[in-house]
Amino acid sequence: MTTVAVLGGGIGGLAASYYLCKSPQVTKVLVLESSSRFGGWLWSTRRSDGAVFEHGPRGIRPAGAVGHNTLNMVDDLGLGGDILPVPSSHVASQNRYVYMNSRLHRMPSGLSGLLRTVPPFSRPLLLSVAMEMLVKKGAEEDESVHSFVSRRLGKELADIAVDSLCRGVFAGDCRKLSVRSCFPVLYNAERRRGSLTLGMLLGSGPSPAVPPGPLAQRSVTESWSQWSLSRGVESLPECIAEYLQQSGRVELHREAAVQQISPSASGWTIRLEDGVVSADHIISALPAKALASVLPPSCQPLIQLLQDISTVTVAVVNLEYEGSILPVSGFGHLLPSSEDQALLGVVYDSVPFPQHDRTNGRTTRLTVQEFTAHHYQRHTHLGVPTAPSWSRVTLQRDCIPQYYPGHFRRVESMRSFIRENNLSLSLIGSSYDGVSVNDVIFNGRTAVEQLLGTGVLERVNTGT
Ligand SMILES: Cc1cc2nc3c(=O)[nH]c(=O)nc-3n(C[C@H](O)[C@H](O)[C@H](O)COP(=O)(O)OP(=O)(O)OC[C@H]3O[C@@H](n4cnc5c(N)ncnc54)[C@H](O)[C@@H]3O)c2cc1C
Ligand SMILES: C=Cc1c2[nH]c(c1C)Cc1[nH]c(c(CCC(=O)O)c1C)Cc1[nH]c(c(C)c1CCC(=O)O)Cc1[nH]c(c(C)c1C=C)C2
Repeated sequence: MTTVAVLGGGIGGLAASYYLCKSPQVTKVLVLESSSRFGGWLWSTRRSDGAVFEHGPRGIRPAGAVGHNTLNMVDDLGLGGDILPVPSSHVASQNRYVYMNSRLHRMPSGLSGLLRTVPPFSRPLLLSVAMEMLVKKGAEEDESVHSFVSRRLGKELADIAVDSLCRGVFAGDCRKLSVRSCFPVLYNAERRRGSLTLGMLLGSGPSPAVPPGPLAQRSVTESWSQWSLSRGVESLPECIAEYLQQSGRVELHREAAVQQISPSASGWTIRLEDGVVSADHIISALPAKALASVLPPSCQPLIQLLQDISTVTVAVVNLEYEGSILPVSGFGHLLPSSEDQALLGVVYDSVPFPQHDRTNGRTTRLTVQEFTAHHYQRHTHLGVPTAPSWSRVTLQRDCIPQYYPGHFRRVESMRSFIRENNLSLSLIGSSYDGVSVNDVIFNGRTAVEQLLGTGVLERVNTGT
């Protein structure tokens, strides 16, 4: 293996380059990014008075193999000292709200939350959980998240909790999203244990083994629920780019939009605006539709499959208020689609990460996420009497891919086409195997390991 071209310099492309860089088998890595900066959706505004505002992800989960994998990378990059951990005992971890019937409801948590009837729900959640064990397995190979949860836990939980959750993670509609691709743990729990409750208690199948390094171990000991970085999450791609630059084997190109790729005798020819480059292998970390637009006509079946992956556009509205303006404390609130079609939720950024507030004087930072950027200031639902002292609206076009039922088959078909046509091409990034930062980093690593045939992750069964 000599030259690998990585298309796209979002966190997926940078993570893949980081893992490529660790292998002596790779002599050269070309990272081709169309915009003027690396990081893609990991995008932080840092004001000179110390305030930090996130326009993409704001907190990363430390748990599980994929969470440990990211923390191992953070440690290796020397960013451990910049970590801002949020322990699970913190109010931002304990309190999440849904806004329904014109008021905020704290989502039930802990045993007492399960035993009591907690509005907006009409019965104790423990009843739904206990009865779930008696529901027989579904027969379909995939279905919508809403249909799966209604069938197993009842319509009310699907309409309120799961509808909101899908808006808070995928900015999506649980009636259209695939349970198998969006919540594989739930899908596997039913497949393997016949029940979500038993799956939670006994484990729901194999999961990758990632030995936790010192930072990941610290996250377990201190029981973190999420983390950020002192200069915002964009520090992570910035630090990876610096690491790649220093390796001497990686060429990082900004403003290098890939226009066309064509298979050649020795690999690929890649056409850019100002020239042509060659590579033995391509790792595409582009959004699916962007990859579809640069593939040659000979790849038509793959192009069609890539074009079938929909995305959503989200408006992210960062607000800063003078003083403490929140009537409640917690992570934030979500709105089920029955309450508001356009507004998804509000994150109370100052609660988990007060370190990102302006250094002088008390302020409150909020982020409103919605499908449209209109009328945003009236929609915090928090009864804030004053106008924000600072705001910024960013329209994030096509930012979150939507995995609809049958997504796993489409992705399988793409990879079969690549194999059958002997294309030296790997597909990574949020379009295929998970949208979280952790998933995207982990899938970048898996693709590199598959390409180089080294260190293939050991599979262990978490079930007892
Ligand atoms: C508002 C928002 C909030 C989120 N919150 C969270 C969260 O709290 N936790 C979490 O884990 N995840 C969160 N996510 C999801 C996560 O941030 C993304 O799924 C992830 O960053 C996607 O990374 P990527 O590298 O696959 O794609 P991208 O970031 O889209 O990177 C793709 C790159 O390809 C480049 N590109 C496109 N076309 C070309 C071309 N022709 N040639 C060269 N380059 C090209 C783009 O400029 C871009 O830099 C959030 C996402 C958004 C939008
Ligand atoms: C309202 C819109 C959105 C908010 N965050 C996102 C959107 C679209 C994107 C997002 N949030 C999370 C992830 C990663 C999931 C993972 O597997 O790590 C992504 C892509 C984390 C998350 N945010 C909320 C929940 C319940 C989760 C799941 C994991 C966890 O428990 O941390 C809730 C939530 N998100 C938003 C709000 C306002 C909100 C409210 C409670 C914003």
